[in-house]
Amino acid sequence: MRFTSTMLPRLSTKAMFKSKMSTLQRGYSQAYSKDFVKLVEVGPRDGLQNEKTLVPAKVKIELIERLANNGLSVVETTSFVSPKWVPQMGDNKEVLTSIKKKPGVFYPVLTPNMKGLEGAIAAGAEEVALFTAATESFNLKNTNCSTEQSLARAKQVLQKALDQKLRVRGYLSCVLGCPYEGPVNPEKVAEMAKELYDAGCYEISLGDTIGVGTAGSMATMLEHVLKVVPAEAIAVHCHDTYGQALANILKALEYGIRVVDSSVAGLGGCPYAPGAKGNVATEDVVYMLNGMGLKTGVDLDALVDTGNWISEQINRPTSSRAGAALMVARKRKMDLEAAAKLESNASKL
Ligand SMILES: CC(C)(COP(=O)([O-])OP(=O)([O-])OC[C@H]1O[C@@H](n2cnc3c(N)ncnc32)[C@H](O)[C@@H]1OP(=O)([O-])[O-])[C@@H](O)C(=O)NCCC(=O)NCCSC(=O)C[C@@](C)(O)CC(=O)[O-]
Repeated sequence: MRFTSTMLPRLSTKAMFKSKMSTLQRGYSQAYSKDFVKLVEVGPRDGLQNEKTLVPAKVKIELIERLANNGLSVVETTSFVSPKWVPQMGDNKEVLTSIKKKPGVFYPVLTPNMKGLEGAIAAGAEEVALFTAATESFNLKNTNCSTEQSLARAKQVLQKALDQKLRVRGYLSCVLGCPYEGPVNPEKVAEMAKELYDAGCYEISLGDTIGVGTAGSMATMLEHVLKVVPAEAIAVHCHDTYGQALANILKALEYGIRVVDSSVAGLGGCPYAPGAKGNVATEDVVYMLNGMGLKTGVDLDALVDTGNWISEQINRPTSSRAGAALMVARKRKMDLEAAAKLESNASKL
């Protein structure tokens, strides 16, 4: 069955949202289209930040370049956070200044505060991502400040970034559950998403940081958020701890969301969200979207190679179900072709 716009619930349009900012100022990268899903690849940052063994910068650089060559139009590159808090991202400057940037591809970096923003600008960042969470405890654990302080800090960074003509994305974590506080009120999520949107973020990524959400809780949360922020400005960021990520993304698509964060090979987890598994694997999302007739611009075969390559580099099996299955199918096809060739050569003798 193909996915058609008539299957979507009635959507609010951008025109319904009174905003001081034009679409251009917010930096939308392409016209919102029902048939195209923009994937934000977060593997090099969200994926690798949790790795205990330091991954060499040259591996990160190759990973980012491969992902851009595979057709990903947004590759989150690194984060300018404190290296005392997240040592794995301590090579942020080297990584961001060394990658060969592909025209048309965006390379956002995470910036928690002014120091991070200044570092990112000095290293040539053109897009930054701010982050805050819907719960007090997660903000305290992740960024050492209250929710109020976190929002105030984010707005300060955002203003300076906009003054410097940078594109600014906003992350809101724990939208479907918090590792420290449990269930999260969807009204609080909507209120905070609106604050980030009104402040000037061109896109708000709603993070199910610990992957506890279900299609039901995703629907309830989106019902609240979409009353105050247009679907065009919302992304979903689903971790796969409970194996619900694809179902939750499918639900978000039904609500008109067309931006999905994902991580090649399903890498990752947040260091301040104990037990959280990686993001949904990019290969799995592309496989699902291909099957629904939705376009992503990503070459799935090439992406599977990248997923396989990075898994070898960090010495762990891929967490992508589609990636693993496609590797098996590929090997089986090669074995069959080799056997057929042998048989044909033998028959010529
Ligand atoms: C926000 C802070 C810095 C506050 O941390 P703090 O300790 O309160 O910061 P501070 O301002 O008191 O500074 C302490 C020291 O850190 C330095 N410092 C301060 N800032 C920076 C910086 N930007 N870059 C480099 N160094 C920095 C600063 O210079 C000082 O150095 P010292 O004088 O002790 O030598 C800290 O809590 C932090 O870095 N937190 C980041 C944690 C993190 O990266 N978490 C993972 C990303 S969020 C995530 O993964 C979720 C997401 C986005 O994927 C979505 C989802 O899944 O929900």
